[in-house]
Amino acid sequence: MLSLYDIFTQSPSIFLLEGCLILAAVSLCIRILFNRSKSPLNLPFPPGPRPSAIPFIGNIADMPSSQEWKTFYEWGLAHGPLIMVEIMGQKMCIINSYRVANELLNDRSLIYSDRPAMPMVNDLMDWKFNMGLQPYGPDYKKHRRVFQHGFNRRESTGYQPVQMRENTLLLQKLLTDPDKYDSHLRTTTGAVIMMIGLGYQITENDEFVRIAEAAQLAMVSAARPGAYLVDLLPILKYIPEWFPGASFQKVARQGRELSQELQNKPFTWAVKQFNEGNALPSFFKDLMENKEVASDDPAEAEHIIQCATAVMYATGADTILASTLTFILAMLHAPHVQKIAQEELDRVVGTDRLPNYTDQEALPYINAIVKESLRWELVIPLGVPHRAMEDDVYNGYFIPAGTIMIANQWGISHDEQVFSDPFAFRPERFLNKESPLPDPSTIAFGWGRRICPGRFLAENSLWLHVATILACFNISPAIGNDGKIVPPRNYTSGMASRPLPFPCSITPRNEAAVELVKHSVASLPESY
Ligand code: HEM
Repeated sequence: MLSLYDIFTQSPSIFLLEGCLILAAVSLCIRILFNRSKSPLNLPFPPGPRPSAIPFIGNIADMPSSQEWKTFYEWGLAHGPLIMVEIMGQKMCIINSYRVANELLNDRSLIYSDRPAMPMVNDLMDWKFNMGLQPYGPDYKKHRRVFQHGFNRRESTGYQPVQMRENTLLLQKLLTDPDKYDSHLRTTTGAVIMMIGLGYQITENDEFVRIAEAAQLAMVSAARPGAYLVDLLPILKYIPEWFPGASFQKVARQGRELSQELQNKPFTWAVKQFNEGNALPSFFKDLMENKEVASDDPAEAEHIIQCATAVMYATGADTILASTLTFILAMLHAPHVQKIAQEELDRVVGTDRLPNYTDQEALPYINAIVKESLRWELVIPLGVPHRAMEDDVYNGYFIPAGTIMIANQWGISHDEQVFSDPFAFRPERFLNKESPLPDPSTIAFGWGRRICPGRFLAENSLWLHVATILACFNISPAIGNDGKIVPPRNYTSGMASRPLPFPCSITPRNEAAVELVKHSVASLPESY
């Protein structure tokens, strides 16, 4: 994939886009001049790295091509908690502080709830169905309402039986084939989301799961801020695929095909089940029976339900998977943590049953591990970009309407002023209830009116994985030729990030744990 940086530093094909660029440059000049003249009262813009002396380029050369959150964090150390950069006339604010993110994105959410247009993903790859990328307005609010309805705190507890069943099956797989822990977790998170979302029971190498994963991967890769020139020069979206240098159109076409499969195939299956009276309880079934939650117009309601179920299973599984993988990686970096956790589990729950949600209050250390896993590495390190809908002034700085607002959630979670020793995995920091530390769930799940509506469901899944895996298994470094392998904290780039595959050894704690898993699986009802 070409990043903006690549296009301007490496790719000769850029010259072949000349025709379109001339057109685009004219509109850009107007936009830049307009932007420049728009700082009322001569207020300064927020500070940031010095832009290029070459007109229009702005900070393109400064933009990293991967792991942007780390560079943005460094910029924060150099320039302060609120930074502004400009790329071809598009202003972008990067927030590196919890206080500033709260004051802007939460307290002023009336101004900062919009999304950037993102022509690559929304128009070319046909992801407009995803309310997470829609502009703030009446349509978006309808889509958001169905999520609030299906995944508020109370409704999310209703899904716990599905989470517990699939989790028990996960423990069995970890027992019989621990080396494939990554693939087992993937199956489990997929199974949970498909059952909760659509009432669909996945099978081995499931087609719907494959579609969801491929579509989501294509989307998050394309949605990185500045990944495609067309996001800054929307006119480029009209260039045909055969045009020399327009390789982004091929990427877009492949993404579009996946998006359409994602929207249509599972929904068609679910509607058939529903019409035949065979639908299992799910988010989809509940909405089909209560269409007025989505809209008074049944056709519009059905469209919104179709979009919501596609969003749910495109975004839900991968994020929960990534946060659980982070927890496993953390156990290799902080071995003492699992000892303390296992001592707590044995003392509170005992060894003859699995921990369940009724134990949550009594397991403060497990709860602290969940919080620390959400803080230590971020599933969505830069959040999802917001956009200023009006001009604003903050701490004497001018933020013009149209500015893209990026909360560097990774940077905020590693702010030394807030979290001491931020790169260490230390659940203890969350044990003191009086502590003024921010709860990482108020960072990892985003901000204001766009805060993640699936957060209760996600936290429930992560909690169960942490509590039950630690109750039954020891997680330790795999042994290589040179002894123990403690894998580095290497994460993928993109809007969503997860650890790169790493070896690890997952073994039952003792014979009692083996029996507990076997007994728990045997006690499960045969099917849903
Ligand atoms: C650990 C798991 C998860 C993490 C870390 C996470 C994180 C996020 C973040 C950072 C945002 C952007 C918020 C903002 O704009 O400020 C978001 C939005 C969203 N998430 Fe999640 N999420 C997770 C799981 C889920 C699940 C399980 C679902 C589905 C049930 C879900 C559905 C959504 C939707 C629909 C949006 C768009 C919200 C909007 O634009 O109004 N997420 N999530």
